[in-house]
Amino acid sequence: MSTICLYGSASGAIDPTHIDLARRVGEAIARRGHDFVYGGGGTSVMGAAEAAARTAGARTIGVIPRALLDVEQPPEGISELVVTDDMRQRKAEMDERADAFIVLPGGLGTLEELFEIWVARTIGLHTKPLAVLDSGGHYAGLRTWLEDLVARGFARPLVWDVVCWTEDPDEALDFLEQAPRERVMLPSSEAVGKFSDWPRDRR
Ligand SMILES: C/C(=C\CNc1ncnc2c1ncn2[C@@H]1O[C@H](COP(=O)(O)O)[C@@H](O)[C@H]1O)CO
Repeated sequence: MSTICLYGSASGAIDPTHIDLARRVGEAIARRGHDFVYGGGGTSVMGAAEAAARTAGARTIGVIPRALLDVEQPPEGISELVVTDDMRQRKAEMDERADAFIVLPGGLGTLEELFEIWVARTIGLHTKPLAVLDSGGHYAGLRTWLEDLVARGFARPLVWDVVCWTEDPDEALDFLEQAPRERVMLPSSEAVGKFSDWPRDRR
């Protein structure tokens, strides 16, 4: 049993298919015997996933900054609610409690969370696996742009190796449960010389 951290939309203006997906993910997390940690809100993707996970028997933990308590009503019945002083402390608390991360369709808040955890994984700051549920091509444009960043040398090819992109909740959770937790090692600049001399698959 692990604790899965979920990131996803807080918006009430999105297509309901994303809410259906969130419910399926919440149920799958519970069915597989995992705990669930997230941003503590009661709306949209995040709220639907929490409610489904809790109803299906998971222990659910919400982590919310004090300032958001005014605009966001955490769900009644949530297993544990952690109130933090600010957004940074909130993300740190979620990260620490998580053994793995799953990202659903979302906006700027979700992207910020995705990039923070992804970058940290690619520079060896943690070894926790990350899966993105790219339902309905929500992240297609982002992926195309990132492929171009890799092609032009702004990002290393290995950034793709540490993320599972899928439309299937069970495939995402299989990955989170089975992915090797090997730390990405950054070669020291002395040992390898100039970055531009590295073989492409080592960058
Ligand atoms: C501004 C309003 C509500 C915001 N409510 C939130 N409650 C809890 N967590 C939130 C909230 N907004 C953002 N988050 C975190 O970011 C992700 C969602 O952001 P997105 O921009 O919608 O993608 C989510 O994972 C949370 O951790 C009033 O309506």
